Amino acid sequence: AEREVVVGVYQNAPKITADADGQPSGILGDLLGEIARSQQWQLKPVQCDWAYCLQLLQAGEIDLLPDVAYTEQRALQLDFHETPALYSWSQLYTAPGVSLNSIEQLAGKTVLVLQDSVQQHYLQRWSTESGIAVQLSTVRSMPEAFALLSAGQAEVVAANHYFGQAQRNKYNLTQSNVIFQPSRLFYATKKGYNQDLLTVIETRLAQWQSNASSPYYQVLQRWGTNTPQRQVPQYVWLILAMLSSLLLLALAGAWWLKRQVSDKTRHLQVSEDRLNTILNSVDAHIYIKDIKGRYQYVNRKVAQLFGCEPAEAVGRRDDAFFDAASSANIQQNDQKVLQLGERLVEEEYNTSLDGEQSHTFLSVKLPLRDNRGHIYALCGISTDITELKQHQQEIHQLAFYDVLTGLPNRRMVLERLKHAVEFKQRQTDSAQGALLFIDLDHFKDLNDSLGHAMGDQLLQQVAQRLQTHLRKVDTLARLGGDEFVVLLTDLHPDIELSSQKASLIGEKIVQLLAEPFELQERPYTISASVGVAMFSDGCNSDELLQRADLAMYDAKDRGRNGVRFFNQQMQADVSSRADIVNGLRLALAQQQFVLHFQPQLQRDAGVVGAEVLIRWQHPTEGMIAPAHFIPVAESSGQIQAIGRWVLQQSCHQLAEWARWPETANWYLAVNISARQLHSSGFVAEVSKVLQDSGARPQCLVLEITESQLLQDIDSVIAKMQQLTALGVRFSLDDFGTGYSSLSYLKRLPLRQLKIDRSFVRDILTDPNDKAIIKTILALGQSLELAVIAEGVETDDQYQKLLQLGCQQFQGYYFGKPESLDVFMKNCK
Ligand SMILES: Nc1nc2c(ncn2[C@@H]2O[C@@H]3COP(=O)(O)O[C@H]4[C@@H](O)[C@H](n5cnc6c(=O)[nH]c(N)nc65)O[C@@H]4COP(=O)(O)O[C@H]3[C@H]2O)c(=O)[nH]1
Repeated sequence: AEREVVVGVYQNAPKITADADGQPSGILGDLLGEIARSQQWQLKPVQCDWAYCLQLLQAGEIDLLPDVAYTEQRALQLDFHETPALYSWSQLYTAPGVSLNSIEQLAGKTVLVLQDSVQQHYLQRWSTESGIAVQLSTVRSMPEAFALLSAGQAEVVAANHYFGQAQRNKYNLTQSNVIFQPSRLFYATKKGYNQDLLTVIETRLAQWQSNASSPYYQVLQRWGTNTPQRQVPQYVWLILAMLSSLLLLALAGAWWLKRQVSDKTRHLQVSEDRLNTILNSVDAHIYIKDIKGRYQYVNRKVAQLFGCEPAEAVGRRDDAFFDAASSANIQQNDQKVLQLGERLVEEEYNTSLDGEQSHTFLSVKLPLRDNRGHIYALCGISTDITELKQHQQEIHQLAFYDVLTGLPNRRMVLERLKHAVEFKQRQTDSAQGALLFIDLDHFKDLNDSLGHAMGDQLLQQVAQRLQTHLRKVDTLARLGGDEFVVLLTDLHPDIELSSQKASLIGEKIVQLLAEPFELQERPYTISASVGVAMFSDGCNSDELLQRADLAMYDAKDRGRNGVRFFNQQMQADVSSRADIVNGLRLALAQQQFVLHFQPQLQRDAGVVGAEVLIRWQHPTEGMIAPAHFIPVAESSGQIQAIGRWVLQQSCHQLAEWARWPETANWYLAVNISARQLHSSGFVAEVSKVLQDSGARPQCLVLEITESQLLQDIDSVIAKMQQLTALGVRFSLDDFGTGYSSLSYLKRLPLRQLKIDRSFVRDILTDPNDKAIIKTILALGQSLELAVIAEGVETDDQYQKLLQLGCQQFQGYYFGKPESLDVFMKNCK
């Protein structure tokens, strides 16, 4: 049976067209006719325009379509035989008057193309990839396109060269030399259908193309294409293909590059924006300077500091923004980075050009290197640490300076002292040093009387006065309260000379502070005691301070308002005092105290009583006199317990004496310390002891000294009155040595004045002492007080006292302080 083959036919002479009967004609039509005849196929032509033909083929409406250029796209839907039926290429044809030498000149022109043709697809892709806008206008057939072009409706038409060659003269068109897209033309079938047709066509074409007298070449001749398909030499095709590929590649490359560049540019811009946002929002000054110190980049923070826009800073150097000293320093740091190529971290103190603003920066600078490692710039990050520095300064000020006077404080001077001492110990031949300890005399009285605000004012004035008179190298510091020290570190290496100098400075300080100050617009006079300790071998700073302190106390002990140098005796005193304090702790518990009794006599009556005097029977040191331990016990507070014990023992003794007629009226004079007298429970304590012992209060005489009355006199008087009410008597010891005032003497419920033994001692030789004794006796008479003279050692003294009218006596002349047994024996 005949094979019916439905063939699509469209107008594209000379390749394909329909003859008068509608049968396929043209090169490919005739060729198909020849094959059909040889195969007894019955061709059923379907007239269609190109695009429609393609649609019909894809839809399976037609079996075979001639003149289909191979493309990969089409190969997805269509099947092709292997040997091309024809080789062709595309060419551009122009309307009269339009010239075209290169494909780029298509820009802005309207180009007619056959719808769904390879030309349309090629030019569309080229336009997109090259970025050259071409207006493509599609037509249904090539004759239509040529007609439109010749009618001036368009400027260019893209056609396969077979059609163009054959028709251009008819339409009066010009063939440009722009050729493109070499293509191979085939008969095509719908994918998967009519493979048999293609097999036959392939066989025929392969046979015929290798035979010059075959129907293939006859058909070609018939259609005026004398040029057999291979007439265009192979190499032209190759070149054309290469050129075209190259062009495509170049265009694709250009397009790709352009895209890359624009992508990169866009990315760069995004990155730069992002980076700028970060750089401008961080709290640091970030900049880049070239090797000549010119800013290449500054972030917003730097621009704010410079008071300009970031762009305005670029190209300028630091001397445009900072004063000369600052910019010189910055430049020096920059050079270190640029020349040594090292990272630098430095504090920079920069002052603005007008000198009005100063900031401290912590700057980190690093070199920037190119690919070859050459430094071409530096990058700096500077953080403003001005506030931090101020805080540090404040903290330092608080930690090392005294708030009231602004002087270095204890901590600072001790640190300096430590360094100075250590330095001196390392370099023994270096300058000598000394520490002067200054304490204001009776500063507490000022505080108590005028208040702390006045006290503070005085301390400030003292600090100021001392500071203005001391040299810069000397450290004046306030230790606290009214204590100041001066550290001298550059004295002459010779110890003699340096001690003289330190002494002079100490004296000068005493003099300076003795001059009146002004408080509440009134002159105020104060004095100071100064202790001096010279740097010496093996003495550390703490010991030195202690030594100066001891010396100062010694100056106080010696009447204040003077200078004392530390000596080893002071040290010995201190350690012996420590021994005493420790020993006293055990003494009471271990019953190491004993009482001695010294007789007191009444003129014409003999012994009337005794003074009780304590002794310390030390287990190793032997008998210790009260002068050695009573003052220590006073200052250590141990006197209270000791005093209570003395009182208890005395009262027991009185109670014991009360049992015997010859001693029943004897009294005992007991020394009362200041601490005892001022303690709040003193009255209760005495009355309890009296009660417990059963002693008669009238026989108890409490000896107090004038100095104990200086403080809190009203309360002392009240206590004395309460005890007097019980019957207890009071005697004022050491009378005449202090500054008794008649006014309070009258208010005190005293029974007796005791003439100090220093007056008695010289009564025969010193008319003054004699006059004093006379006065005391007269005073006693007028105040109705008994007067007893103590320290009577000789008969001459006794006679003189009798002569002056003294009635009562105590002294070695009558009897030394002895144990109770000895005392009692002596009295018999
Ligand atoms: N050169 C000389 N000295 C004479 C003579 N007659 C007496 N004395 C000494 O003079 C001191 C008199 O005691 P005081 O002035 O109360 O001075 C006492 C008193 O202030 C204190 N004291 C003694 N016992 C006690 C006590 O139990 N309690 C308190 N708080 N102090 C006491 O110790 C001080 C010294 O006492 P003592 O060493 O016993 O020294 C005694 C005594 O031995 C004399 O003719 N020539």
